Amino acid sequence: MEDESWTEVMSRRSRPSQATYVPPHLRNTTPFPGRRLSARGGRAWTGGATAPHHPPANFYDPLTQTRASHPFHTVNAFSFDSPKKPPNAAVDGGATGSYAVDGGGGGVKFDAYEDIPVKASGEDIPPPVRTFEEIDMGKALNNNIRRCKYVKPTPVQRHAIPVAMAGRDLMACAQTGSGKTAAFCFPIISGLLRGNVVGKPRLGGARGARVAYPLALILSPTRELSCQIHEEVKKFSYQTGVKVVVAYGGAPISEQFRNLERGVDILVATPGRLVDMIERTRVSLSMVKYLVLDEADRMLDMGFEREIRKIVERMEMPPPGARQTMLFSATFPTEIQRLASDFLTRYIFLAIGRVGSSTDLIVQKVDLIQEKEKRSHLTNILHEKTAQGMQGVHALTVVFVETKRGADALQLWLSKKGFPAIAIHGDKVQMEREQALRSFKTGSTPILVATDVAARGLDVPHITHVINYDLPKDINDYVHRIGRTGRAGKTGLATAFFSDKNLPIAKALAELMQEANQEVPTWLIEYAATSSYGGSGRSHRGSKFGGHDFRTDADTSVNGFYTSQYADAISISQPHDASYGAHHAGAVDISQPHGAQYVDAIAISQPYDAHYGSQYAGALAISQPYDAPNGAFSCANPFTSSFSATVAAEPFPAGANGYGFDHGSIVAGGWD
Ligand SMILES: Nc1ncnc2c1ncn2[C@@H]1O[C@H](COP(=O)(O)OP(=O)(O)OP(=O)(O)O)[C@@H](O)[C@H]1O
Repeated sequence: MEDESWTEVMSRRSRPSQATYVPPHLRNTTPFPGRRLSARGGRAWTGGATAPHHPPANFYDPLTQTRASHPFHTVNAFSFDSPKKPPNAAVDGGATGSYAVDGGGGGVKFDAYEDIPVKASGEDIPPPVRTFEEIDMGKALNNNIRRCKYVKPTPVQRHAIPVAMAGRDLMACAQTGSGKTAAFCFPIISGLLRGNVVGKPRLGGARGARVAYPLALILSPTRELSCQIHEEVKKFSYQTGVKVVVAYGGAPISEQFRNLERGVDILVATPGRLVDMIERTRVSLSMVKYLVLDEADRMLDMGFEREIRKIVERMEMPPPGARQTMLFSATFPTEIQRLASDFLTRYIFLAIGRVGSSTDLIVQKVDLIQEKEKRSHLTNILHEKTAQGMQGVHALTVVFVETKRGADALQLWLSKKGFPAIAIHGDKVQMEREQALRSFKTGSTPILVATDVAARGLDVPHITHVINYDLPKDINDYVHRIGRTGRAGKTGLATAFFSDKNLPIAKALAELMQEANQEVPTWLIEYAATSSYGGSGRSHRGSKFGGHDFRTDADTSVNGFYTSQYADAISISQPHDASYGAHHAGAVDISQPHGAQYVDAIAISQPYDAHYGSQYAGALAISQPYDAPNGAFSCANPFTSSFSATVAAEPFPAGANGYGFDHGSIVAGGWD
């Protein structure tokens, strides 16, 4: 099958009877009453994802680099007969429990995932499975899956596990809380066991230096997430002999070295600490067969790309093809996909769920509120929850704020008002962060005030409510933040406080809500209409499918509507009807009539009515003349230059002046 997507395959095999996906919480209710924002044709999903099931035809063993028709020749016979409990088993019901068990926080809806839209693209896509039993992952792992009470695979597991077991590279985009961790852990553990290589010390190095050689590397952006993945992998590999080690910054490195010396098959790490360990020649990546980037888009965004490239491309890591690479996230902006494709070979792209994968299990609300009213509004909401008996360990609330200082201040204020709260942010030392999470999880302080450090991946049972006290600037961050609730089939509530400051995200937010069949307030629709900027990170293609495979884009070279992303050197004259200009023009970007995003060096002459102005121009943006509604964000400007010649004001009427200016003061006179 050449470059064919499951969507296409499925629509040929059985046309979905449903034309439009209805989220579980809205089924059998009055249809969504909100206005539609725009006519957007043809949603790119099947409406019924149940693909024909066949066991994977053959299995690829990355360790032996061979394919075997009989996939699993068990060499390590591990059994669960031991009375010893697996780590965490039956402790955190919500975190480890099955869909059949409602740990609180709303009804568990296993069926919620049944008809989730699924799209797969790439060559020779291994078909999905319906049950774990269909995939021979080995007795030991199967036992552990049962122990974790995973009765049935979630859609991302149904689709991703066969792909990974077939040895294929993978980019998978699936909703928050839908089981991505197991989707990459199971094939790795199974593959390692199949290769009969686990648990063996692989230490080398000259003059007594002990270098550890992990076989699998799982990278994640935060310490907390790394710890959580570590716990999950330990659970899944209980009594298999697989050795799992975690390495993250902020904790003593010597202890982590000691753990590595005891042997490591799977290393879970944050990028910074890993680079440190490699540079100290205590870890070598030369034997890595499996590489996972969890929260891959975050890992590859502006902040992490350099470190990731270093790890993946320059630190002895086997090249694509010699290793198997898997990227997972709930959001995959096109520009990040492009970056990521450097790391992959002949990969399969999976999109499970729509719209940057904001899950339909989350009811989203937006309240229009002035900055100064936010505190009292928050306490009103919290009082209301208490009055409804929603409190304690079964009704945890996360409140997201913009800054670390803001987190501390709000936490203090809430505590004074009688709402036990704890803050978590990047300025806290690791021990404080761990302690904060513990106190939150156990319900001692059922309100967690957090910055984006807690936005991704954290799987805390019983978070029933996420409040975006300060909305993020990037809609993808919003998707991840609200995804702390509505996990593993449970429902959740997300409330956003929307103030004037949030105008730039209005359009993206309204679209996201609308596509998730949420009620969009009229005022937000009106704001959205005046804010031409869609919020960074949104796909700018017509399709808002949560994970649109950028390889399926039409010709992006000349005169196209979606022309030139990542023109590494020069991008000249995107013609007048180029709606979405250039993203990430590496060096110079000239005459984009409709704007350049992320121009690293110079953006010149965005003439007339440039709706999307130039964002993040590393150095200069010249001549955004006349009525550019959102003018120049974060870029210099000749006439009224500001912000140390990197962030500037718009020359003429500016629609969203001020956006992006909160990281520094505006300095007058760069060019004068
Ligand atoms: N097949 C399954 N059956 C029952 N529970 C499951 C299954 N798969 C995963 N879970 C549970 O669902 C929860 C969410 O899983 P996980 O943390 O892997 O989600 P995720 O997709 O990685 O979310 P995020 O995008 O926020 O990182 C976890 O508590 C996990 O134990």
